Amino acid sequence: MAIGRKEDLEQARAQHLADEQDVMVTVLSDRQLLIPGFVDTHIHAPQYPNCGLGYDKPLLEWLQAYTYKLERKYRDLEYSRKVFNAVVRRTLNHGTTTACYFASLFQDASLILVDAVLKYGQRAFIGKINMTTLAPDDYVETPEETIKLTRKFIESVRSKDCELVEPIVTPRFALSLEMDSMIELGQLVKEYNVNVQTHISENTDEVKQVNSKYGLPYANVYDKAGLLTPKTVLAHGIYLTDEELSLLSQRGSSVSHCPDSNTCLKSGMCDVRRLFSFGIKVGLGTDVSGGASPSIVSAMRSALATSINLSFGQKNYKPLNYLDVFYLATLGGAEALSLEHKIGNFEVGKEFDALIVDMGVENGNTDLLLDCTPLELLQKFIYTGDDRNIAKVFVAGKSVK
Ligand SMILES: Nc1nc2[nH]cnc2c(=O)[nH]1
Ligand SMILES: [Zn+2]
Repeated sequence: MAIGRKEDLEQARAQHLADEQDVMVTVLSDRQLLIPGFVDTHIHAPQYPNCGLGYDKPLLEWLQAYTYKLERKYRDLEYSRKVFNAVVRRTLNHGTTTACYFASLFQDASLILVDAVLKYGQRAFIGKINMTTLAPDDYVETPEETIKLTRKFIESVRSKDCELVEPIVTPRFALSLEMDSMIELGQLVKEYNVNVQTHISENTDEVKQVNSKYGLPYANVYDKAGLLTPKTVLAHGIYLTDEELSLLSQRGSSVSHCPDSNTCLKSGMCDVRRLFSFGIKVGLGTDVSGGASPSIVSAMRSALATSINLSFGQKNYKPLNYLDVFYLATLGGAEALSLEHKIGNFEVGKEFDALIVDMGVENGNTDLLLDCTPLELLQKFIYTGDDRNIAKVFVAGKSVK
């Protein structure tokens, strides 16, 4: 990628692009913007059919009443294909150029998600879930299976030799596994040098149960297993103590802030300013279907709302603004997934994951009745826009919408 001034375009073409026959030049209108693609640092592909359903129960009851029931269906590979194609199409349409997916407990269904992502050209981390306990008998693996199948899944994804898709180790949360299994997963993480994703401190009942199961603070449970690395992303992190945040900061692990989910499941409000004060990397997650929307624009708006609501209870608290949440949605997400050397902004040398945003579309959600500066267009997009305003999506330079 290269960047420069419009006046220098002809000269740059002559210098750099002389041999290329198929160069396309796009001149943006004064209602359009070119922005980095969005990064969804936490989304459950199999839960997509449940978006908008089941928000009458808190996390642990919601898992049992709605979530595991739906996730069990992915033994059916036809259904898997139908849902996963829809998830990838829908998230790309909303401008998610990189997604960090919880796939299925089942290996075959998880590989179908890999195929869908490859087919539509999204950048992704994809993890086969590890879960040996606290779910129905026909929806858990044995400790032996969970390790064996994870190793197999990592090797299957790596054998596809595709730059855009990486496997990720995915222990569901500390209540889904015993310590021995988590330690073995920690060893796999080292052996294959893979990223890790899981949940942490999302709900007060969950935190209590983890503390009593392990006799340790939540973050220390994962640390004991070797699962807190600089390539670990932890969803939620609402109730982490100062000591736990210091530990995450020391380990270089990051947090996926999922404000839509935290509201839908009435989990609580995560204080992103507090995470920043500990030097923790933060990105945004939709947490579909804990969150009802697959849109990172929706996550940005909810992150603003959560931060403003937190400010009402604290003197001199500076709530996040639209530029802060734009950072979380792009470079913050890239940092949270340890992809900042490749994506997140338009630094020369990075890959071209980008969106053309058009605030003047005919069939949009709003009317543009003022002349706007580019920053005002961005502000309007974040507060009033949606997928109808995303005219084009590029991943690694290839047009995918
Ligand atoms: N939001 C959310 N939290 C979890 N904790 C364990 N599993 C889940 C899940 O599927 N969604
Ligand atoms: Zn989640």
